[in-house]
Amino acid sequence: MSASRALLSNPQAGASPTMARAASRARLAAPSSSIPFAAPRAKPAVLVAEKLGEAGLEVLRQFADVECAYGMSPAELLAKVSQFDALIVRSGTKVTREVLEAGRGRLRVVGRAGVGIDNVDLQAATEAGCLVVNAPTANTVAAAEHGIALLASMARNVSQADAALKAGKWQRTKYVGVSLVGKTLAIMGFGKVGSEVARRAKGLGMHVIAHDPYAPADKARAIGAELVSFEEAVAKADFISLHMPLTPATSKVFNDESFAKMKTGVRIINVARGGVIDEDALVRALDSGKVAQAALDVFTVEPPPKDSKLVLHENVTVTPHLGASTVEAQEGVAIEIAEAVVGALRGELAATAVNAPMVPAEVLSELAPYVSLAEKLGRLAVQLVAGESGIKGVKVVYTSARDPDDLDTRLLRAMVTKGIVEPVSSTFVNLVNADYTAKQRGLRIAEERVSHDNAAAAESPLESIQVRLSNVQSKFAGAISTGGDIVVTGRVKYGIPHLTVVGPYEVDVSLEGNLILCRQIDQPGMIGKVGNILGQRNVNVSFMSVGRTFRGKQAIMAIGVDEEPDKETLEKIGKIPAIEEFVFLEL
Ligand SMILES: NC(=O)C1=CN([C@@H]2O[C@H](COP(=O)(O)OP(=O)(O)OC[C@H]3O[C@@H](n4cnc5c(N)ncnc54)[C@H](O)[C@@H]3O)[C@@H](O)[C@H]2O)C=CC1
Ligand SMILES: O=C(O)C(=O)COP(=O)(O)O
Repeated sequence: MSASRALLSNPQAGASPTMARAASRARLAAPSSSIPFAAPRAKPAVLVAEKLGEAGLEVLRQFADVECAYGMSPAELLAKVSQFDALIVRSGTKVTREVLEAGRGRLRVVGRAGVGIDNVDLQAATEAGCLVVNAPTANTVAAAEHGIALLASMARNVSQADAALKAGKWQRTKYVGVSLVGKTLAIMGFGKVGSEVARRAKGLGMHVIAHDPYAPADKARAIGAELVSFEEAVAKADFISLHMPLTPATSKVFNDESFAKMKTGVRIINVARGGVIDEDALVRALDSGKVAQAALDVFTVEPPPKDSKLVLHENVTVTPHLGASTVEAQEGVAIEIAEAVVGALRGELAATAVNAPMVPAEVLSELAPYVSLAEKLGRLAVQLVAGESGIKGVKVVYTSARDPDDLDTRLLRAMVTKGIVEPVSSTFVNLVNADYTAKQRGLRIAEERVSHDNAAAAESPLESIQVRLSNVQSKFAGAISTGGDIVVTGRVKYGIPHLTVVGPYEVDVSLEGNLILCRQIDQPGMIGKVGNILGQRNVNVSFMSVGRTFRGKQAIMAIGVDEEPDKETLEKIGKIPAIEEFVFLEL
């Protein structure tokens, strides 16, 4: 398995701790200088819980076993989810903490075939190391067009007049509408959909203002919309169109208080999320005439209750969450999400990841061997710890000739965490949950960058990575630096991670297979003695390196071994008279 796969994969899925360790070793043994797609053990399984376009299903089927189970009850979803590596939903399925817990150990990816991820418990997904990806662009135009459709049909009473005529009533005076041209439209949330609505509304001759605390003013200006405060937007508007996400900050922002600030006779369109409006307050505002009309595609509870006063209100136009429902958008969304989910299952970092850092493919490819080095140094360091003190302080020192802005250390930090946590716990760690896991375990991971002033070295992103564990005892005193920390340092040579420093000793051993560290009195014949014992037991030595502080004083021997020596062999090595201590470390 490649380094990129290690970032998101769950080596423990359905495996015993021993199997997980074996899988982990297999992964680490894979070449790390490129990011090939490792042959999957078996086809991953994907559960599609809501209607997805055929083109997307085709993309999924080429890579995975796909089960479409539309219209499942929450209980059915809970019962099924643990059999799948990925789950794809739209807005109709609640991916709760319970669902994510039920999927723990196998479920690696949740794909939201659309924009809004308010139906996915992101915190629970992050804690479970489950990547959430969405399809943020393919339905933008559809949602904007639906907003315009609702705006125009509301202004001209299209749905009410249609219903009346079909009921045999020809009511031309009752359904006199209002014009759009020259009216002020306030766009609340000037993101992808909001800005497309603005563009179209300008074409209808409307004066467009917008409120979005995070949108760049020049983007709005380029479209001919003016960014204003919330108060100004709601006070000046004849029409208000909602396009912000549902978050704790936007929940019920349209309430009695904000309706009171609006012009009497204002008209409201909502194709964002029902929850941004206090629906009872909207009914009151409609009844009082403060709000003349509303056009709603989304509701706090979907579907809304059959006797909902809001839905049945004669001044309200409703559609059943159809914003994204065009043939074109659904095809686009299906392909967008299928590609994101397949990529994520392959271990790539999806560009539409919602709960993980987005790392461009070229950066990932360049960092791949360092990602592997970071994890191995973490694994080595933790296996050197003794005693009950527990690890608290971890320092990762990156030496690089690159500008600090050119070095994304989030992956490396995550992999050091993975290396430290996985050998000593049943938690699997990946890029999604590394920081959360570290925090949970009380691990403080400090990072330091040391600049390396050799310009030629800027070719490679890093000169070395050092992992230091402070305030811990070690089972191998030779790994303790003069400052009292466990210290291991490594570098990448010819694409392969190497261990280059242990405590105060310089060594050079490739980090493949397993490692024996011995501390001995520096004297001739030591390499031969240890090599002989290993040879007699058929343990292949892949690398050997000796480092010492001063001639004739202590030295350490770092021996890379392909196989794990049995206990007897290790004891024999320990009994060589000049050997003061030794430790066997699994990579
Ligand atoms: N009805 C439907 O079928 C569809 C609904 N949507 C919904 O439309 C909304 C917007 O989608 P996109 O434009 O794609 O998202 P986006 O992320 O591109 O835009 C959202 C904008 O809201 C802004 N925002 C955040 N907090 C705000 C606040 N307190 N006040 C004002 N603005 C705030 C953000 O800065 C951002 O610019 C989402 O809620 C999405 O779920 C999207 C597609 C289809
Ligand atoms: O993309 C969004 O945010 C939407 O609201 C579309 O929802 P849907 O996929 O049609 O259930």
